[in-house]
Amino acid sequence: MDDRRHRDRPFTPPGIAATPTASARTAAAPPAGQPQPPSTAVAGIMDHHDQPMATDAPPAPDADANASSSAAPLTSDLADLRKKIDSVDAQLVHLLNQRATISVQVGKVKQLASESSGTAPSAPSASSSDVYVPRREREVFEKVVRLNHGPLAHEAVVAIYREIMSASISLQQQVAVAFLGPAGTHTHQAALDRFGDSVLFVPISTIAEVFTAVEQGRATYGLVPLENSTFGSVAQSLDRFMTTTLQIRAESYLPIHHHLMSNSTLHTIRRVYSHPEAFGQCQKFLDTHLPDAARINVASTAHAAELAAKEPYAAAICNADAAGNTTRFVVIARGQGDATPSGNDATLLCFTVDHRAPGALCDALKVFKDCGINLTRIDSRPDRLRNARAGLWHYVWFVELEGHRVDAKVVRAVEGLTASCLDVKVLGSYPKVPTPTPTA
Ligand SMILES: O=C(O)C(=O)C[C@]1(C(=O)O)C=C[C@@H](O)C=C1
Repeated sequence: MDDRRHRDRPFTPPGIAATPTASARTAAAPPAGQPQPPSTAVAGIMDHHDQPMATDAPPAPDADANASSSAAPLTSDLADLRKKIDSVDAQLVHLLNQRATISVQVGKVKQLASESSGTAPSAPSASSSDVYVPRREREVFEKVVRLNHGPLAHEAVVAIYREIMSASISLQQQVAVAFLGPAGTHTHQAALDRFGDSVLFVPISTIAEVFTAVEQGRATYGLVPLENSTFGSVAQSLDRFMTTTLQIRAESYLPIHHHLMSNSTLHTIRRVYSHPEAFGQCQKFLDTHLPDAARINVASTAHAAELAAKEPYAAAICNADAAGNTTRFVVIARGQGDATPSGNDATLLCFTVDHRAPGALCDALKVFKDCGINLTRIDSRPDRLRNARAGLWHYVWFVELEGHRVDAKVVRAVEGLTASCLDVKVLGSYPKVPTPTPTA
């Protein structure tokens, strides 16, 4: 039995918790042949047709819908029911365009605000980056889930709103999102889940180049993987964060499930193509089932699939839609964006300490303790620039903390770190997405 339709169970929309995968969305559809309950959601729309905006009040009962709940729709004439759908559709399109018109006005207000603050270079620009407001999207998702009294599943309402806001973004500004291509990679899936279908997606061949595309203004946003629940940090992303001026605007989790795909049978496979991250995540499987096959790193799992499809005795580890382990992605953009805390934010920063001073790292970490800040993640990468210049072994420390960069205690901590470290860089503050809970 599909329990997704249970309206009262807790549900957290994308941008709030785990993004539903394509398979989750498919599963949200009611089982074939199941009788449809009366449509209170539609009744709400019909009743509120002439009102400018929905409120949190539950929709007023619709006489027609109530009638159909006592007399089963099965006895109604199909043509009549379709006429009703046509009428609701007309109202929906009208309301959607009302919403879109307001969104265009929101876009103009943002444009004026960025012009008056002198931060409006040519598009796609730091100002166009502000078109996407993850904090506000979270509010909208939470609101529509609260308003939803079924029979639509919360996941269905959220998916519809993802697309409504995607269209809304693209009406305000032409937005290009760079991701690790080609199409079909996990990053592409994560980008679609984050931004919806109406924005322009730009496939890029390496993670480092995704940063470059956004830095150079060829894309408004980039989406890069930060860490995987099995394989840990994504080194290419952390290394690029050391040098970039871009800021993190949002985070996003994508359940990952890898497939081994080949034209040959398992025991004849001699070469396996994949992205290094996918190899890392599937190490145990390969060691057990294909210990002698050569593992060949390529730029993306989608490219691996293309190569393996053409070659005998070759296989690829690539993307599939089902849920498995989880990769966390972050959205990067020029400028700091939304400076309003959502009330539940995280901040990523990096710093370098003088490793020759005893207790230097300890002193740096104590700053957070003294400011009452909880750390949720710590990682390090070799500081290649400093090591080349000043000798080995300097490390860049990446610390993620609970709080927003404008919070007084975070400001104090950054000041404290700046006084004691060689370098400090705040990489961005973004609304926190609760870690998805395992489904099995
Ligand atoms: O509220 C805003 O700032 C908007 O631009 C409107 C809107 C929306 O359609 O609701 C669109 C895009 C943003 O990412 C968030 C919300």
